[in-house]
Amino acid sequence: MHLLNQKPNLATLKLKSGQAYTGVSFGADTSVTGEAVFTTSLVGYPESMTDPSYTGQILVFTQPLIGNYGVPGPVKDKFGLFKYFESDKIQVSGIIVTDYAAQYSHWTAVESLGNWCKRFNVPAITGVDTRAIVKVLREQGSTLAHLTVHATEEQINPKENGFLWDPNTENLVARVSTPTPLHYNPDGDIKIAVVDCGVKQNIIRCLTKRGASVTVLPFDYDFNKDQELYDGLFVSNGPGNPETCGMTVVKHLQEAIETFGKPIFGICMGNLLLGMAIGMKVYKLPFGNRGHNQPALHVQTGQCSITSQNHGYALNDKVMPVGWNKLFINANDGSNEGICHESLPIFSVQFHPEAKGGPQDTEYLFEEFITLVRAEKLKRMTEDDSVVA
Ligand SMILES: NC(=O)CC[C@H](N)C(=O)O
Repeated sequence: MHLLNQKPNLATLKLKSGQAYTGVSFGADTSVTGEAVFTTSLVGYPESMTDPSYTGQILVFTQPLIGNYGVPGPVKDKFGLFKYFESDKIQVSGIIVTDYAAQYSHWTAVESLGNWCKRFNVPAITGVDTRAIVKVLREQGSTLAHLTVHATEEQINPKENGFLWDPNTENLVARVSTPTPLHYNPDGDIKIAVVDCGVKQNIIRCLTKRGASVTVLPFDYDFNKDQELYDGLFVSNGPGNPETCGMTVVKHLQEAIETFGKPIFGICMGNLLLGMAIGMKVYKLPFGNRGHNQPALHVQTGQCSITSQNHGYALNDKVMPVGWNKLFINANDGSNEGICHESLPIFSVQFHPEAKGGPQDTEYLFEEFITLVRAEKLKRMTEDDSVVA
């Protein structure tokens, strides 16, 4: 009875530009600052919220009804990877939804979205007009914001301007990257090194389920000193501004492009970092591309794939470095969606072919990468044999 009579806490999203939206808190009783961004994805909130690329961001869902299928447990697959999460915790700083479904139903669910947020100390608001918020974010771009939880209307002071943390000024990759190497599927026939800028679990699974053995390395580890151990190199997704994650990783990639001679594949942050390594410039998109319905055009074939995306930065591809081509472009805004080398087996994409959640139309890129890694390995083995003979 007591609980039923208790008044719910209020929560307010206040943008740096002054707009404030007050609703009801359904997550942790805590306040945060971060960058407010929006996603157009209809499903996959457990995957999106645990994606390390969202570190430092307050996520606004355009899908009005969120929480109706609850949250699954931390179940692992045969490789020891989370089946339903992209990392071991909630990575977003907070979430904003129009209509939170406290009643949930799904065979994998073990708790409500609100309960999950509380356990990970993540604040959440419902009962605000996310259409109005997204209109503002589309017009003025991703914006720094406060998300405050308070007991009464009187406690909000929309005029007050407290400290606003800008996550893009920090090396967020260092926060989410593994501190020590991790190994998955050790018996695989080919060995892939992953530069971990905040790698999603399903990316590792897309490699291991195709038979690869995967070593996840700290983002600033110099894999060049172990080049002979690996048949391929993968550069992962990750949070924040690629320019704040340090030039160390870019230098390592430059050396790898010059000397590794084996296939290299990058996704999202991986595309940005590889681009930087070949001298391309990165810029911030006004409001980013986040959602599961982003069209990417393959430059050579003209084929359009619907892709899953979550990025705020892009490569300026107006002039491509000598020897490099555009691989995909975004059919909505023309931004770069990937690059490839003319003759070396190196390519990367800005979207997420592992797509959790989202359309799996471009998962074939993992197939292409793994096939390339195997073919190159076979070629090396045959060459070695002919030298011996
Ligand atoms: N998903 C990602 O890897 C995102 C890359 C980068 N943090 C961006 O926002 O553009």
